[in-house]
Amino acid sequence: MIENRQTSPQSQLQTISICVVSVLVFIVLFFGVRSYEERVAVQAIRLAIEHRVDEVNYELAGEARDIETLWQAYGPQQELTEEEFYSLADPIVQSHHTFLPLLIALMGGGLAFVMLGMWLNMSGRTRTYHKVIKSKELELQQSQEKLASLVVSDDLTGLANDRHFSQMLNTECRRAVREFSPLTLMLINADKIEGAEDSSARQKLCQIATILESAISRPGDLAARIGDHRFALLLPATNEQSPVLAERLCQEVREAHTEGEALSISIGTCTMQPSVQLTAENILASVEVALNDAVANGGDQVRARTEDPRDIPVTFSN
Ligand SMILES: Nc1nc2c(ncn2[C@@H]2O[C@H](COP(=O)(O)OP(=O)(O)OP(=O)(O)O)[C@@H](O)[C@H]2O)c(=O)[nH]1
Repeated sequence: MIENRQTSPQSQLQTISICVVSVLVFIVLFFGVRSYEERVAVQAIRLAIEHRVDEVNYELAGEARDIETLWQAYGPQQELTEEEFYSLADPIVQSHHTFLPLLIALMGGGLAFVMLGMWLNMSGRTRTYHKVIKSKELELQQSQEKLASLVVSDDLTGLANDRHFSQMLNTECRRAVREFSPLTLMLINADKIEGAEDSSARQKLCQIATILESAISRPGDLAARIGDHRFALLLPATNEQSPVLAERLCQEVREAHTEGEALSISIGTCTMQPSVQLTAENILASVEVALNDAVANGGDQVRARTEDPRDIPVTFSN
């Protein structure tokens, strides 16, 4: 996972930069120390010859940084020829030329190379680790999301699973009473499907699931697979007109042929008004009766149980 920074163009550029900076440090140190040595030599020459000449251009001699300028300062003196001057100066200059500039420059350049290399290495590693941490965080987040969806969804169809459906049924019953709105529950049986393991059965179940899921679109609607061949639609704030929807679902499934075989569903639907009677157990019991009726009558049909809102005593609870 850690990227190979040895071969990347960025790392090559960094290596070149380190080399360039190190060479620059080497050059600056080498010539700096060299020029310091020369200045020391110049001062030594000046002291050595001053007792031999009478008229010295002290201003020029004082400012002299190299041998040439120093010679200018003493040049007008008759007593000191150029040859004499250089024969005096050369040994002093030689004695001041040492390996010190080279040594210091090598040490400085080497140190700069090592320090910059370490710094770039560290910052490169930090960047790489940040990237790795970020990608691991993303993976973790995706796994958590997948896990969360697995907890509430059915493996085969992707609809809500039985457990999530039960929780939501309880929640929606309480909400319907609190908000004084009707609640509709449909139980749907996939007709004439043997088992749920072979690929043909699984394909049919998935096809039915897709039709059910795409038929509902209101906020709070929930489609679930609650048994091998059994589905549920939980429809909050939905009134007694729901059989119209149920009939339409039967029709859509009928029209969806799988491998030439007829496909059909039976639907029991029940709409309950908000009252103390509206509980998960009661609405489930009612809708079960409706579904059993539909199946017992040969399937591929809708049976509805509704309550007349005028018969229901209205109560509120949390
Ligand atoms: N909860 C819910 N109920 C629906 C939905 N579609 C239809 N129904 C119910 O089925 C009844 C008849 O459906 P439709 O013939 O499509 O009537 P509709 O009034 O055009 O339905 P909407 O456009 O969803 O309001 C509606 O009165 C609702 O009770 C839906 O997506 N969600």
